[in-house]
Amino acid sequence: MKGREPLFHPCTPQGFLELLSRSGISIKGKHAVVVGRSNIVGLPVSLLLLKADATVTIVHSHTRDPDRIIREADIIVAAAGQANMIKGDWIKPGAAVIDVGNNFVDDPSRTSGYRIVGDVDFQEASKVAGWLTLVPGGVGPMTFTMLLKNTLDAAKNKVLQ
Ligand SMILES: NC(=O)C1=CN([C@@H]2O[C@H](COP(=O)(O)OP(=O)(O)OC[C@H]3O[C@@H](n4cnc5c(N)ncnc54)[C@H](OP(=O)(O)O)[C@@H]3O)[C@@H](O)[C@H]2O)C=CC1
Ligand SMILES: Nc1nc(=O)c2c([nH]1)NC[C@@H]1CN(c3ccc(C(=O)N[C@@H](CCC(=O)O)C(=O)O)cc3)C=[N+]21
Repeated sequence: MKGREPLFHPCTPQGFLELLSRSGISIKGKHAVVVGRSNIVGLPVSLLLLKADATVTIVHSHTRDPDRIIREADIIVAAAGQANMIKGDWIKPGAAVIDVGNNFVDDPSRTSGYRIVGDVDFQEASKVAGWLTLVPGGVGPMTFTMLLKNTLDAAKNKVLQ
């Protein structure tokens, strides 16, 4: 809510903000495009980016020409749950790309029979993006880290009451 600091931030959005800040990526004044508007990722991410003074565009399943909109972004947050949806030519050279997607795709070469990929085509995006999170090994572990941080903060608040 404007002007109010929540007691806890949602884990995934907070995790990706942590990734950005520790990587020295500024948000203020940047054009951020968030792909997805769910209550647990897209929407809270968009509000946190807005609070950090980004100009935010939200892409969803009814958005026309999503590639044209995403191509204008300085910061892309992919949270659509669509495997490899965002291609290299959808990304402005040098843009920061945060891939929240965790999609299970068949992979007969693996004993498990599947592998996890993000919403961004990593092979193509890695040639264009200035900064790109891994899947697995990116936002996911940050989500758990923020969950642990929220738990610790809750315990501290209890003790200090
Ligand atoms: N790494 C992590 O910590 C986390 C990862 N995830 C992953 O993030 C992804 C998204 O999760 P979640 O938000 O719960 O998913 P939801 O399915 O709840 O929301 C998906 C959103 O993406 C939009 N969307 C779907 N397809 C398209 C498309 N082709 N073009 C544009 N927008 C599209 C939907 O639009 P519409 O609103 O119109 O339906 C919806 O807003 C999943 O892969 C999930 O596994 C989720 C939470 C944490
Ligand atoms: N209120 C709410 N909050 C959530 O944060 C939430 C939710 N609901 N519903 C389900 C999604 C999904 N989600 C993931 C968290 C971590 C990984 C994760 O750590 N993935 C590993 C790969 C997983 C593996 O290797 O098995 C990674 O990206 O490195 C994935 C998915 C949180 N979610």
